[in-house]
Amino acid sequence: MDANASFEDLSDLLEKCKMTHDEYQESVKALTSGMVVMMKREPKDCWVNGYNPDLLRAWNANMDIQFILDEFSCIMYMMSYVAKPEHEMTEFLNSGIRDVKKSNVNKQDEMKQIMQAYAKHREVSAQESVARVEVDRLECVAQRQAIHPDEHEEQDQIPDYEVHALYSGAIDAPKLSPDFVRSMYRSLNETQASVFYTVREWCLKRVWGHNPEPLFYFISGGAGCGKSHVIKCVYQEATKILRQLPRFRDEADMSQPAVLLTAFTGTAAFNISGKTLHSVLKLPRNLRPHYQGLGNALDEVRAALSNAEILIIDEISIVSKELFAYVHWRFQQIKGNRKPFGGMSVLAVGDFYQLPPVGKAKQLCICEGDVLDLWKDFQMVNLTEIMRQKDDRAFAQLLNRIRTKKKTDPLSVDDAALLTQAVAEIKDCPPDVLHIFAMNKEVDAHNAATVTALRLQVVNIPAEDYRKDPRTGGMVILTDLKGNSRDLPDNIQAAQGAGVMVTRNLDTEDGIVNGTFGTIANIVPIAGCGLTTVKLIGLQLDNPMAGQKFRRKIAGATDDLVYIERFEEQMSKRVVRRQFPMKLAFGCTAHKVQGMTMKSAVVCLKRVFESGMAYVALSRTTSLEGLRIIDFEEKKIYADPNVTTAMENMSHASFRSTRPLLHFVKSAEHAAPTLTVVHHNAEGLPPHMEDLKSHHELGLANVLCVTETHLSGSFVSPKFQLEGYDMFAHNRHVSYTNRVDMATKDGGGVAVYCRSSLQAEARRYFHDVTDLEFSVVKVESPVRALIAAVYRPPNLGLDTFLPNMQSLLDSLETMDCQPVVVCGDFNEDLLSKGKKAIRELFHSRGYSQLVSAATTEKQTLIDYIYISRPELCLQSGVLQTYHSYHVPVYCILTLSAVGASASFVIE
Ligand SMILES: Nc1ncnc2c1ncn2[C@@H]1O[C@H](COP(=O)(O)OP(=O)(O)OP(=O)(O)O)[C@@H](O)[C@H]1O
Repeated sequence: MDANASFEDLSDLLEKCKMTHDEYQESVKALTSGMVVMMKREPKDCWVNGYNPDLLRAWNANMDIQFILDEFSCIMYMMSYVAKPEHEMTEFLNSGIRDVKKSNVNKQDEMKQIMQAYAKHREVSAQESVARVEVDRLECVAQRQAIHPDEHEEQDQIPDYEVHALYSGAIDAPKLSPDFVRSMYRSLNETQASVFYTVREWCLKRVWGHNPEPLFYFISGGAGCGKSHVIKCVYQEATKILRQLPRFRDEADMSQPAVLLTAFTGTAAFNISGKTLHSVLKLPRNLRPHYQGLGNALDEVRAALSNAEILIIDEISIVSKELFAYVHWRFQQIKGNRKPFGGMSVLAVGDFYQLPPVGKAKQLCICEGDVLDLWKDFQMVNLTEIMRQKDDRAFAQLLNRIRTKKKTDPLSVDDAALLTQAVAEIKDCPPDVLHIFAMNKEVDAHNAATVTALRLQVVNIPAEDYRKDPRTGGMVILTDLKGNSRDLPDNIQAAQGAGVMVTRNLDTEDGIVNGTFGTIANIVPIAGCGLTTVKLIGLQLDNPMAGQKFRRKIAGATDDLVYIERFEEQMSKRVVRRQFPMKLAFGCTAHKVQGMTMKSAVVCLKRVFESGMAYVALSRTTSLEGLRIIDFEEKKIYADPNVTTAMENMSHASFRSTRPLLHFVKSAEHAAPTLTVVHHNAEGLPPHMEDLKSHHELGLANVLCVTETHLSGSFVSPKFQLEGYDMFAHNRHVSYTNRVDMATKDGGGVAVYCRSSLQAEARRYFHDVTDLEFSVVKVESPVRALIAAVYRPPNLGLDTFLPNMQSLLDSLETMDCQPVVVCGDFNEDLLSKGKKAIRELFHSRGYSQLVSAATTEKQTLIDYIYISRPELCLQSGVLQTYHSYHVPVYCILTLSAVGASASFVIE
C-alpha cells in the first residue's frame, strides 16, 4: 500500500486498507505495539498511548477496518505509528488533535490522516514482524523457565502480595458505627478483654507521656477462639486513644495510622478490615537473605508510617522467620531506631497449630540456633474459649483436643464416635457446599467433576499475553505462552452458576482478594463483536459485604453483581499477561480456608500431608452438623510436636496489674472471707447499663457503688437492676433540700448495688445530712463494713459540700460499724498541686485514701476510697473500662488487720 496515495473519499480509503486474513496475521502483532485509539463514547475503554484489546480481538477475527469502524462508530481517531517510541507517539497524537482543531477539518479528513499513517506503518513493519514475534515468544519462554525452576505443586499461591495496589500513605481506620464498636467491646470474653485493656492502658500511658516499654504479645488460641475479633477491638480503641498524642494534634493529619492492622494473606487482611503486610511495608516479593532497603521509597513510607506505634499481624503462623525479620528491619529503617521493630509494639496473632508457612520454612515459634530470634521477647496470651462453635460445645471441645493431637495418639473413643457422625460418601455431599481438600490436584478434579455433574455450559477463556517491544515501547501479542503455577492461568473455565474463587488481591479493603468466594451469575462477552471473548465476569459473592467498589448495573437497574475484569500481571520483565484472576471453586485447599467461618463444608482427609492441615479444615464450620468428612482417617489429624514444645516453653503474659480483681479471684491466694467494694462514676446508667453488665470485674464486686447514675424520678426501672444484686438508688432531685438549683439539674445521682447473698441493709435516713448526693449500706457479713457512696458535682461549692460531708461522717461514725468506707467522685484532683480541703477533712478524722493512680483519661485523681481502718484493706487500686471518662476504683476488705497493709495512702 502506498503511504502517499491520495484518497478520494473515506470509502475508498477503507477499501484500500482492507486486509486479507493472512495479511492481517502478519501485521497485526506489530500494529498493536503502537496503535493509539481514542473513543468518543467510552473513553474509559480506551487505552491512549497503548492498544485497545477489544479492538484487537475484533481484528483477530479477520474483520476489516470498515467493520471496526461500524462496530465502534464512536472512533474519532485511530492512529498507528509503530516505529516510534511512546513519547513521540504522544506528541504525534497531540499535534494531530491540535491540527484538526486548528484547521477544523471534517471527519473524513481526519480519517484520511489516520489511514495514511496506518498504511505507512504497514509498509515499514510488515517484513519484520513475523520473525520478531517468534523470537519474542521463545525469549519469554526461556525467561519463564529461569524464573521459577521448581514450583511446589501442592501448595497454593501463598503468600499473597498486594503488589499492584498503588501505595497510599493513608491507611485509614475502618469506619464502624460507634454502636457497633461498643457491641463488639461488650462481647469480649475475659481473656479477650484482658488483652484489650492491657493495650488500652499502654496507649493511655503513651498519651500521658509515660513512655512505657513496647508491648510484645503473641495472642494464641485454637481456631475460632476470637483472636481476630479481639484485635479488631484493640485496633479501634488504640487508634482512638493514640490519636490524642500531641503529634497527631499538632500535625492534624488523622489519616496517618497510629496502629497498623495487617495480615499476611489478603483474605485474612479483609477479615480484620486491615491490609496485607507486604502492601503496608512495601516488602519485596522475594525475600533475599540480605535485607533490601526501601531505596527511593523510604521517604514515602516513612512519611506514611512515622506516627505508627503498634503493629498487629494476624495469621502469624504462616509468617516465616525471614519475613518476620524483614518486618523488624523495615521498621528499624523507617523509624531510624535500632530497637526491635524500630521501637514499635507488636501484637502477633495466630495459632501455630494451624498451617505453617509455605515451603520448608520453620514455624516462627520454633527456635533455630543460627536464625535471628525476635520471638523470644514475646509473651503469650492463650485464648481458650471457642467462640466459633460456641453453640456446639461438644464439637468445640473435640476441636480443642485434636488441635494438639500427636500423630501416634489415637482419638479417644468418644471423639472418634463424634467425628464418625460426620463421615459421608462424596456422592452424598451436596455439590453447592464448599469441598476442602489437601491438594490442588484434588481440587481441580473435583471442580471438573462438578462442572460435568451439574451440566454447566462452560466457556473457556484463554489468557492474553503481550510483550513490550524495547525499541518502540509498543506491545506485541504472544501466542502459545505457557505460564507456570504462579502465573495467571493459561486458560480458565467459567460457567453461569459455577462456584469460583478470586485468585489475586484486587482490593483488600473491599474484600476482593485471593480467596474471595462467589458464584458466576453473568458472563459479559466483548461488546457487539459476536465473539466468545469475555469482557467481564459478574459474581454473586458469598460475603455480601465485599466488593462494593466492583458493583455495576450491567444487567439492568437491579443488577448488584460484582464485576471482575481481566487482570494484568507481569510474567517477566517485559511480558504481560491479561487473564481473569479467578478459578473454579466448588472445592479449594485447606490453605484457602484458614481464618474462615462457615455454616457447612465437606472435608476430604485423603491426601492430607502436613501437621495442622486436618485441624484447619475440620474447624471451619460452626457446628458438627454442618460438617461432612470424606475419606476419614484419624492418623491424618496431627499436630507438629515441635510446636507443642515451643508453646510449653513460652512465657505467659500476666494481667495482674490490668485486671487485678480477676487475678485476685483466680489466684485464690487469700482463703479468709473478703468484701470487694468498687466505686465507678458511670457517666449515666441509661447509656451504659449494658457496658456495666458485661464488665467482668465490676461483676466481681460485692458492693458496687455507682455515681452519676443520671436517673430521675422516684421509681427505678427494672432495666437498671443488676442480676444478683439489690439496688439502693438515691437520685439527684431528692438529694437537695436547700439547693433547688442543684435539685432541678439533670445528671448526678448515686446508687449502691449490694450482692443479694450479703447480709446487708441500706441506711436511708440521716437527720442532719442535707444537700448531699449519697447512699449508705451497712454490711454485716461476711466482712463487716459501713459503705457510703458520695458524689460531689463540680459546680457544688465546698462551702455547701464540706459541712454536709462532715455531718454524714458524724452520722456514720455513731453507727458503731467499722471500717467506714466512703467512696465516690469528689472532683478534687489529688494529683494536682494546691490545697485539698476534702482530703484535709478526711485526714482530720483519721481516714486514709487508698487510690494512688489517675482515675480519669485526663490523668486526674478525683475518684477516691477513704477508709477509717486502712489496715483492713487487703488490696486496692483502679480497674479498666472503655465506656466512661472515669475508671472504677476498688478495695478488698478482710476481717482482720493485714500484716503489712497493701493499701496505699496518698498524703
Ligand atoms: N467475644 C466474642 N463474642 C461473640 N462472637 C465472637 C467473639 N469472639 C469471636 N467471635 C466470633 O467467633 C467467630 C470466630 O472468631 P475469630 O475469627 O475471631 O476467631 P479466630 O481465633 O481468629 O479463628 P481462626 O484461628 O480460625 O482464624 C467469628 O464469627 C467471630 O465473630
